[in-house]
Amino acid sequence: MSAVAFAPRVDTAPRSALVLLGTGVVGRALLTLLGTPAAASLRLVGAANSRRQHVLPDGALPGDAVEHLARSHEGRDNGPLLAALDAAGATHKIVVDATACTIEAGRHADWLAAGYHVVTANKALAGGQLAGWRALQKALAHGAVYGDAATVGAGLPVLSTLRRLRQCGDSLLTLEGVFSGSLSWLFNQYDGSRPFSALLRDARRLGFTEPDPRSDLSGEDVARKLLIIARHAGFALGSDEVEVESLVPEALRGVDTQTFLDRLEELDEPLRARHAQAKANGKRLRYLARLNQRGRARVGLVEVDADHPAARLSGTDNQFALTTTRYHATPLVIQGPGAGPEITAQALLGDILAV
Ligand SMILES: NC(=O)C1=CN([C@@H]2O[C@H](COP(=O)(O)OP(=O)(O)OC[C@H]3O[C@@H](n4cnc5c(N)ncnc54)[C@H](O)[C@@H]3O)[C@@H](O)[C@H]2O)C=CC1
Ligand SMILES: N[C@@H](CC=O)C(=O)O
Repeated sequence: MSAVAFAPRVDTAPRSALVLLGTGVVGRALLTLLGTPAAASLRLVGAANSRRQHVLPDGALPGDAVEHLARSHEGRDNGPLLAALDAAGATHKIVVDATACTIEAGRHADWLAAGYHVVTANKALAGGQLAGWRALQKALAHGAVYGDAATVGAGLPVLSTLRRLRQCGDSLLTLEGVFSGSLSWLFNQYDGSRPFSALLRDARRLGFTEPDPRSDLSGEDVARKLLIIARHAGFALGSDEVEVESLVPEALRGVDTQTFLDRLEELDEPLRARHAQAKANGKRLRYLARLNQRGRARVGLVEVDADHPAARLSGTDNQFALTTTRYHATPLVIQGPGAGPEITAQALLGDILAV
């Protein structure tokens, strides 16, 4: 019997093709994960930062994307990146948004409606204006997937849990907790011995803060997360309906990011005084988010007792206490690290693989 030689089937079409917007701390951590066996079914076809982009040649390693980008002369235009997704012949085409850019977030709904899946760490659409949230819900009716795990708790299973509860007919009644990894880290450490500004510089260096740390200190980032959760739970809350306490002194609100970073010491005295007052009252400072049953939402700095659940957090821990119609005697609590490039990138990878 003669042997029949079968040529091995060379299947160059990946299951999923991706473009990555944002190669900051989260984007770079994702590029590292894309080089691991867990991501073998994925092909990165393009990457962009705020100024440049590059369509990657076939066979380029994800880990080399930043170098390709550094040598690229191509300015920003999403058209060629989407064209590269179309040309990859993949079953799934995915735009990964690891920026904090409101303009890119404003495009998510259009991409979904055009059949691209979107996986995002960027909260600006779902946690922004209510009209944006509604546009997103409408676009999702076209069937593309919106991977949003990284937008709340840096991937802690908050939104997935809430969706599951709602599917079972359960409803969120109240919500309370610590929704910011950087503010958790800062207030878990701050005891008055080191200036607050020095701790904030460390939090920024460790990749916990937003690109402009005022987004954290102003309460804006916490408010966005509260809005995302509340809207998933069926509360049609507008962004102006959250009462927000800002920790940014008035004089630092209107300046550019670099000037703010140069003047961080101006945060020290007001926070030293708040801390001393809390200590005199036998309390701890924690930045809490709260939503009550009537839909009243507030985020701000609160003096809590030493045995308050938020007083017992450590590191970047987030804590989400959900009281629902069925979890009503005691709340369902989801707790764990809530900021950091590696866990956030893992949340993005998990959503990419789920597509
Ligand atoms: N750092 C963390 O622990 C977490 C961050 N996130 C979110 O991840 C996103 C990224 O955060 P980081 O990596 O920490 O910020 P980063 O400042 O380190 O990186 C942002 C990147 O986006 C790029 N960029 C800005 N506008 C762009 C545009 N129009 N097109 C393409 N690229 C653009 C910048 O050039 C930069 O590469 C933010 O939305 C943040 O809220 C979410 C959960 C946790
Ligand atoms: N800057 C954010 C990062 C995650 O969203 C935070 O501190 O929680």
